Amino acid sequence: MRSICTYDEALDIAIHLAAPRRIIERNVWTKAPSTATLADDVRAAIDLPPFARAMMDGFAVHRSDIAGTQPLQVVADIHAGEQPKTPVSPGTAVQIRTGAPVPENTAAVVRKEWTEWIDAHTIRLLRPISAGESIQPRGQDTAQGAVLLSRGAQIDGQTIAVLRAAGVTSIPIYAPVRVGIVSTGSELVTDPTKPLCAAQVYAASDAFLQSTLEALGAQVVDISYVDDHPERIEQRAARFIADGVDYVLLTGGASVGDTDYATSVIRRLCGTEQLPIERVWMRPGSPFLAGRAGRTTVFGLSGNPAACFVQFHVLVLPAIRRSLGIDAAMFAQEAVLTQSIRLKPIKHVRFYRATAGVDGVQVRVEPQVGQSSGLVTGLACVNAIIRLDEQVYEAGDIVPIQLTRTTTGRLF
Ligand SMILES: Nc1nc2c(c(=O)[nH]1)N[C@H]1C(S)=C(S)[C@@H](COP(=O)(O)OP(=O)(O)OC[C@H]3O[C@@H](n4cnc5c(N)ncnc54)[C@H](O)[C@@H]3O)O[C@H]1N2
Ligand code: MOO
Repeated sequence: MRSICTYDEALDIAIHLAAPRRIIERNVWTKAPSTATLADDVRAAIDLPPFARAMMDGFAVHRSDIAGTQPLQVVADIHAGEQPKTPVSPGTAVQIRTGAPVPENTAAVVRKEWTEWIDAHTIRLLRPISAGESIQPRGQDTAQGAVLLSRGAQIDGQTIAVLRAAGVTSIPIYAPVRVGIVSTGSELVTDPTKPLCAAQVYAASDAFLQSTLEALGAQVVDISYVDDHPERIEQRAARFIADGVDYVLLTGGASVGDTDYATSVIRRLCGTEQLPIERVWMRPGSPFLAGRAGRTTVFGLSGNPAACFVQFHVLVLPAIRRSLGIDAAMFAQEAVLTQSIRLKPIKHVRFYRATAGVDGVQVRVEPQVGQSSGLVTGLACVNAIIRLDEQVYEAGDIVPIQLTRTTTGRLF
């Protein structure tokens, strides 16, 4: 007998089965991760900016000269990267470039457009300026020791720029999970130069898993293609487990046909008569399996690309996100439904593939016309999954959605 559970029960179990988080150090100067989650607070190593600097090309002037139009003798010239040697004093100015440290006693930097040369060594201000004008004080952005980024922050191009500017070298991140994919099906073709023979299809679901996982910062060790043969499927999955991967994702053969071997194979790998999840009251994607083989979490997904897509987002990704240090509630966003929906009275939760977008101040979500799990091409424009627990929905109703094309699955 197969154990069967509700989607919410399955979600809890899947998260519970998540491979444990590991923390590693990464040098943001040599091997900055393109995406990761910070495992601890990180503090600024320096004051930023590290010195008071000019924000405009122009002249550094003394407090006694900011209001006047009297001639000022230009006594020095500083470029970015140079340390000023001559302080400003009443009646003098120092020519300065954007980014250069301001000389001692500078009250303001007057941009060059607001000055004129009287002769080769003397300028005049064309208008009075305020104290502090065009000077960025030392430490205005952050002070040494201040928390720059908190635990849980996403590492990406923006945060790497922050870390580098503030002189941080090494950061603690949650280690990328390592995943092995076993794609099963005697009908699958992986060489696009070969025309399909009768009864064959091109393998696609495994590529969806690989690309999506890599975009999340996971490492896909390999995709192993194998025909519908129980020993060979088990052997391939066992190889990944022996290699110590965090997750094995097995696609295809998850259902109840006599050549669907995923259930028996995963039961054997996990050393159990019954897996914590063997079927879920959800559509698409009811044939879904989950277990733990040693330190590896094993998920069995449908081979159908659309069912595999939904299962991945609603059950696999929450577990993988947990391992990657991303704590994000599922279906926490809401959107306005653009069309009415009528569903059959069955106990399955329905997950509709959809396109969400911001329309004025509202997030609106449009379900795809075809929801059969045999349809693949619609995935090109799907960016959300709608959770449907009722039978009847009207256009304008508010429905829970899960975004599928952001790292965290959240809008903001
Ligand atoms: N008697 C029953 N039959 C089925 C049931 C059921 O409850 N009772 N469940 C149906 C549901 S729901 C689904 S979903 C599928 C699940 O199928 P499997 O997980 O066993 O997957 P396969 O049979 O291997 O493949 C399904 C479909 O997808 C194609 N496929 C497989 N792998 C790939 C791939 N990597 N890329 C692209 N396409 C792939 C495969 O050729 C099949 O057409 O079972 C129903 N049956
Ligand atoms: O998961 Mo199946 O695709 O519900 O039809």
